[in-house]
Amino acid sequence: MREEMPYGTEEGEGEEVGFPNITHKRLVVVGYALTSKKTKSFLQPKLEGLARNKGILFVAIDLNRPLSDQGPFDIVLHKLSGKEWRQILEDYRQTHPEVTVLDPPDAIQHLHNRQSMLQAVADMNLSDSYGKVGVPRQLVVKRDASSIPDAVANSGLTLPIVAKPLVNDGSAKSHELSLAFDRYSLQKLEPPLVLQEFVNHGGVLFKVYIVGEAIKVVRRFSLPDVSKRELSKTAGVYRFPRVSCAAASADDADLDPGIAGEFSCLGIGFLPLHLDKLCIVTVFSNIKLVFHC
Ligand SMILES: Nc1ncnc2c1ncn2[C@@H]1O[C@H](COP(=O)(O)OP(=O)(O)OP(=O)(O)O)[C@@H](O)[C@H]1O
Ligand SMILES: O=P(O)(O)O[C@H]1[C@H](OP(=O)(O)O)[C@@H](OP(=O)(O)O)[C@@H](O)[C@@H](O)[C@@H]1OP(=O)(O)O
Repeated sequence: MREEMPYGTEEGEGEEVGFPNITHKRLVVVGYALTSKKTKSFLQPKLEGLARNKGILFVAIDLNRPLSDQGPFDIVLHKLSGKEWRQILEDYRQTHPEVTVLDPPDAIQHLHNRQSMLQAVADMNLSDSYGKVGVPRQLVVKRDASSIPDAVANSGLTLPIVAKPLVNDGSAKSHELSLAFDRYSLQKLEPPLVLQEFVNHGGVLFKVYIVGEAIKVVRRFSLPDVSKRELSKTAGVYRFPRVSCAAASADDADLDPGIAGEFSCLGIGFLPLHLDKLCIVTVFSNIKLVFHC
């Protein structure tokens, strides 16, 4: 037991979440190691208040001090990358088996590479799961940009092509995506890359957030469809910004009536979470799905 103290004592809060106003229960201490950007977007005062009311306390991990000297923690929640941090977590898990690390480095390693990330989805073989769930047809190019036009032609991938950095480590660079409209322009891309067929999906995608048993689906605006006519008239490579970020909420938007019962999974992340309930995090949260047109 970490600490025993009253919680749920703030006016109104106890009633809101069905807790008695004064409770003596064990506090669950969550040590967190997040970027400052993530701390800002995730650890909103409302979340901290709700968590506190449920007996959950968030404590910042000091990266300049040994992890074992901090805490004690019940849970370590992290979203940092790099070999050094991975080793720190592995060592900590060995010496502190009683602490839940969300998520263990081994469990999320495949999500840092866009090829292995989607391979896990393809391997699930969800061809008959209330519709078909698959992944866009794709090709990995590790080096030599001049080989890309032939590689794309040989693989049978059709234009336009979405080019994504192979490594997905959360850095700004790993989100630098582009759309190539013609064969010639493909050699302007910079490997290592995953090249994906563009999936027309009516300009709206679904993000699925999973926290334990709780599942939340939101709609976000996305890239618009590319018609055959537009494709024939357009050439070049176009960088595009982070189109489906939180500000691009499309929950009130209508879906294209032309969409079929087939989904493509574009990507998977392990944080963030839209926390309706605070409980154990699963690795397959933040899944991006598009409906085929
Ligand atoms: N194969 C595709 N077909 C159609 N649109 C796509 C495809 N891949 C990506 N997109 C569009 O590009 C956007 C970003 O793609 P993706 O989610 O793979 O990148 P990301 O860098 O992981 O994004 P995020 O900023 O959400 O982490 C998607 O929201 C979608 O609008
Ligand atoms: O910026 P936010 O906090 O909203 O979270 C974004 C998150 O950034 P983070 O790195 O700060 O976790 C991104 O993770 P990385 O690919 O960069 O690892 C990615 O998962 C986005 O899809 C998230 O956007 P949202 O789910 O809200 O649309």
